Amino acid sequence: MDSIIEDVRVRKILDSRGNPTVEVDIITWNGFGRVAAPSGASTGSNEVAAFPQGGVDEVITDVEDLISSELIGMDSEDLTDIDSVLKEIDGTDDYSNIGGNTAVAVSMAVAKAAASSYSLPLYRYLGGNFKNEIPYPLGNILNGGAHAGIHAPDIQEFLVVPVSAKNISEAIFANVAVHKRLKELIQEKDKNFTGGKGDEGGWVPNISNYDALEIQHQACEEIGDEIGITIKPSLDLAASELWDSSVEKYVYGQDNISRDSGEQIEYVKEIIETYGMFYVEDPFDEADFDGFAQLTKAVGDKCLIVGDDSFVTNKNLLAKGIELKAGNGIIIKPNQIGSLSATYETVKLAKENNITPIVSHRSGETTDETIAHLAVAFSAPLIKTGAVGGERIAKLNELIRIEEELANPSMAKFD
Ligand SMILES: C=C(OP(=O)(O)O)C(=O)O
Ligand SMILES: [Mg+2]
Repeated sequence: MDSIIEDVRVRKILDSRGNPTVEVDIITWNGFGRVAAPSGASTGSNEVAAFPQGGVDEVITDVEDLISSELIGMDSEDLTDIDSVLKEIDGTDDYSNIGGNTAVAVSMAVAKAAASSYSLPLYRYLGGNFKNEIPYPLGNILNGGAHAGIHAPDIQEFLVVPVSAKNISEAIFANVAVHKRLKELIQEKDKNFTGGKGDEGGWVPNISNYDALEIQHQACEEIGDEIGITIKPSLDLAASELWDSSVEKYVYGQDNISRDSGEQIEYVKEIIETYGMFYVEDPFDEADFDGFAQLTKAVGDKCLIVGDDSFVTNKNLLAKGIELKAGNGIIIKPNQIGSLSATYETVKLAKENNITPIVSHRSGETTDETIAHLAVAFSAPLIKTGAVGGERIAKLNELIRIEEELANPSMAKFD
């Protein structure tokens, strides 16, 4: 009775890029859940459609009534049934009628409302009482590619992980210390640097990919030595954005270099070895599972090779990746797949096959904090959610609050 859905409200709100997105409220007899959906800029081609053709306005005018008339009276605890109903209402394979962002915001708001109906935080409702591990934050310190303007490095995300931090607060503040140090190092390389930042709060300098890698490494070492924590560099190449299928090459405009698939494997391998990369995401085009497999075979014992655009949180694509050994990590973004239950199925398959799940934000975010709860509930050892910026710290600060609530908190373990 407590968790029966009494009302569904959908509204148009702003995201961090100034674009419209949907926020959903689910009201139960004894609870309330609110979730806003994010949006990507470097999206995988197999992601579900974010919105119907008419955009967010169509969701507000047409879709809200359709959804609320079906969901009112259902029990928010029956999430898989509710996700099936949403899929039926939509009637397509990719949520192009109601929008994957609408579906995922409803799905996650339903879970939050169910948790709230029993006065539980979401991570505990989904993950159970014994959860006590906090994920390490992958902090974004320098932005390039589709998350930055022209003359920025081509590599999309330069990230850092404080792998020996003892608690989440130490981890988060280690990441921002690297972010701050990097600004000073950039100023030495780029005399015209204005302090500009990209979509995810990393700096956007006019420097080469090589220089960016060098100062990323230097900032990790310097801050690591100063505060006594091992901080490792990581990358998201978002290489589908670099791949030019007409010439079959990865085009690095900032460096004026193109690389074919074989050269790309050698390039990425060399970066991993030279800089001791902890984690490398999307080093190849989303369709190049063979490239992923070759790199994983060569360096997968010392570096996480992570698929984002290649897997799009889809369990069938992950199953293909597992069969081909195309990576040892998967990015988990609920809005790529459109429901919380489908997201969970993908996480489960990953864990059963020793593939590390990394719960992630999108480049266009809101102040929604739900993914912090999902990372804890799923026991994901890593969360990628930036280092600074209001929409990024919403998740990081929530992790600080969650850690405070746990009985015997510890940082996550890597297998
Ligand atoms: C967060 C990312 O970017 P976007 O949201 O633009 O896909 C990413 O590629 O991992
Ligand atoms: Mg990515």
